Amino acid sequence: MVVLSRNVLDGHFPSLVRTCKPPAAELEDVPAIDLLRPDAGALLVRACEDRGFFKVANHGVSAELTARLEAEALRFFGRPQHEKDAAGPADPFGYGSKTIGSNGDVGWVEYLLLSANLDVPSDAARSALLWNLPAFQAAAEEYVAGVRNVVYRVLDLISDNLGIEPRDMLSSLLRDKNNDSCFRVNHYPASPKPLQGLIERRNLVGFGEHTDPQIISVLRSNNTSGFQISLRNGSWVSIPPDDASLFFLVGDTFQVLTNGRLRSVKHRVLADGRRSRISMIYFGGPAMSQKISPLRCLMSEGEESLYEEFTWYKYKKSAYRSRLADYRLGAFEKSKARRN
Ligand SMILES: C=C1C[C@]23C[C@@]1(O)CC[C@H]2[C@@]12CC[C@H](O)[C@@](C)(C(=O)O1)[C@H]2[C@@H]3C(=O)O
Ligand SMILES: O=C(O)CCC(=O)C(=O)O
Ligand SMILES: [Fe+2]
Repeated sequence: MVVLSRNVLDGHFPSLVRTCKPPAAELEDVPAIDLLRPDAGALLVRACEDRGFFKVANHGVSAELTARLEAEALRFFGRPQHEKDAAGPADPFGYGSKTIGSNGDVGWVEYLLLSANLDVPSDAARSALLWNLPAFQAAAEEYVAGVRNVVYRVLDLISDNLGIEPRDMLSSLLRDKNNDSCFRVNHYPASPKPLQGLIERRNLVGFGEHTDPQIISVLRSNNTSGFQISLRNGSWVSIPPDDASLFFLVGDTFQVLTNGRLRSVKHRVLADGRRSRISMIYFGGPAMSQKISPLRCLMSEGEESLYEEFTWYKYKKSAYRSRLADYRLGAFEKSKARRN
């Protein structure tokens, strides 16, 4: 992290320290789904409908690989600030610290944001500096490949249960050789000792509330709390950490593909200033040219499309002009008069 000068604190702390109380309750019944159960598809769909969120244990991504990637990431984040800054700024790929996106959002976080599709030459080139960290690159590539396979299985099971044909219609959006998936490693450092007295536990904004624009996101973190989701009634709940599971989040694009049957989940991280947190997230995005609109096979007769058709390029561009907490799908909703 940057050395904390008074300026940095004056500039960032008013918006980082939350005043909300009491702390969010823990969600006791996080849907935990075993993909080998015969009713896994039905459970996945129910979890996506109810919460836009679930976790998968026994997913097959090796714990040793995950630990190796986490160790490599921590090794990077432990480097002197000027070395980390040389891998930045995150525009969007690269190293970033305290600023998220380019529209004024800040958080108590530093991160690496990379393309997860090195077959797209321009993205590969922009991520090159980072992928050049050989041990990190090897672990990250292997990890992303493993997570992707779990994502394909999950999407195919969801498709079976929703009656989407062919069953790989969703997963093929992410298998596309031009897919725009990315990978992020977030590090929420423990706050410096002198500040701990000033900051109330769990009231430091690590990553402000937002939905993910892509189809689906897969998050894994170490055993430090701080991740929260917003339930459909608008209340925030803390998700108990579970470093052996993969947490899945429905993104905005999935919401559109299902014409709102599944809804993207709002989430945030309120960092625990006393313990550092590290998370790694795969964001499954389609190809830039992919047209996004509700899947016909999911719409009942006479059902109207709630959204204007857009390409992923157009949605992403609009998303990257927005602030984290903005409701990004609003600009693509059809007015009642224009639905068909
Ligand atoms: C403030 C922003 C950061 C973000 C781009 C945006 O303008 C709005 C969406 C943000 C988000 C959230 C999910 C992912 O972490 C991310 C990489 C993405 O695709 O959309 C981030 C963007 C970012 O950090 O650049
Ligand atoms: O770091 C986390 O646990 C969540 C971060 C997140 O939501 C994101 O990077 O989009
Ligand atoms: Fe997110």
